[in-house]
Amino acid sequence: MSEQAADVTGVDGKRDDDYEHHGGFPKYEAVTPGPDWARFVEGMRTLQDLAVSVDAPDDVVAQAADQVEKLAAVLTPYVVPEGRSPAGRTIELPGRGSLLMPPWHIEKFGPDGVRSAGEFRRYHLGGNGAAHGGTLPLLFDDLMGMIVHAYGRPISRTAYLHVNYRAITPLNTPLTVEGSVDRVEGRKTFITAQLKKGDTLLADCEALMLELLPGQP
Ligand SMILES: CCCCCCCC(=O)SCCNC(=O)CCNC(=O)[C@H](O)C(C)(C)COP(=O)(O)OP(=O)(O)OC[C@H]1O[C@@H](n2cnc3c(N)ncnc32)[C@H](O)[C@@H]1OP(=O)(O)O
Repeated sequence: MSEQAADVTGVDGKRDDDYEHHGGFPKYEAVTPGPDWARFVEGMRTLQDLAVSVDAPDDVVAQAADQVEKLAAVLTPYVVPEGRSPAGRTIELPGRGSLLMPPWHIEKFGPDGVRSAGEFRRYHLGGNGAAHGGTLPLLFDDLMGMIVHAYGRPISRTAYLHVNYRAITPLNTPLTVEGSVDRVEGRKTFITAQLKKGDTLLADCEALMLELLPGQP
């Protein structure tokens, strides 16, 4: 596995060295894992979709449970501390290779904003064919983290995230989410973002990201 430093150049061209100065906050670096990582993650996503959508006979469920337990036993010896797994650090993969994140691709990443595109899948179903309402704040919150970083701000945490649901968010449909920094006031970064299907607004979001003080977790 090769490691490379993520681009942490700020808007003013200075490096965001504050990243180093928050005791205990792990440093995340982009990685390019071996070719099977993408296959593994996509296979796990398919399993997640299936786990929430099948109604199989008992013997089939028993067989699946046996195999899942065997797979867990294979992987358990390789658990590493936060920030060391390729999950969440593989920039070129959907959701950066993390199962927690919806499988979306970053299309634009810079001080003027971040955009990503993708689809919600069966795993993200809320009801009546729509994405679960809780998946949208997840998508927005992750975007906010990327926007604050792309803007060159120091490590910040979400103080609030206000989501307006404007229209039903469909599954298995290409969507985009895009946002940018509106203004900075001291430690506060105010950001807005929109989730769209084509030109149709599905949801919009306003967030306050607060720069962490030294020692804040
Ligand atoms: C690797 C990169 C990781 C990126 C993270 C991605 C984003 C995330 O999902 S983070 C996880 C979700 N967020 C959290 O868990 C945060 C939990 N909360 C906290 O840790 C703290 O409340 C924290 C750090 C946000 C603020 O605490 P603290 O530093 O004590 O701030 P505090 O002094 O109360 O407030 C500072 C200012 O912000 C304002 N403020 C704080 N919270 C809010 C709020 N919810 N709404 C409005 N204003 C607020 C205060 O009024 C104050 O304003 P002013 O200076 O004008 O008086």
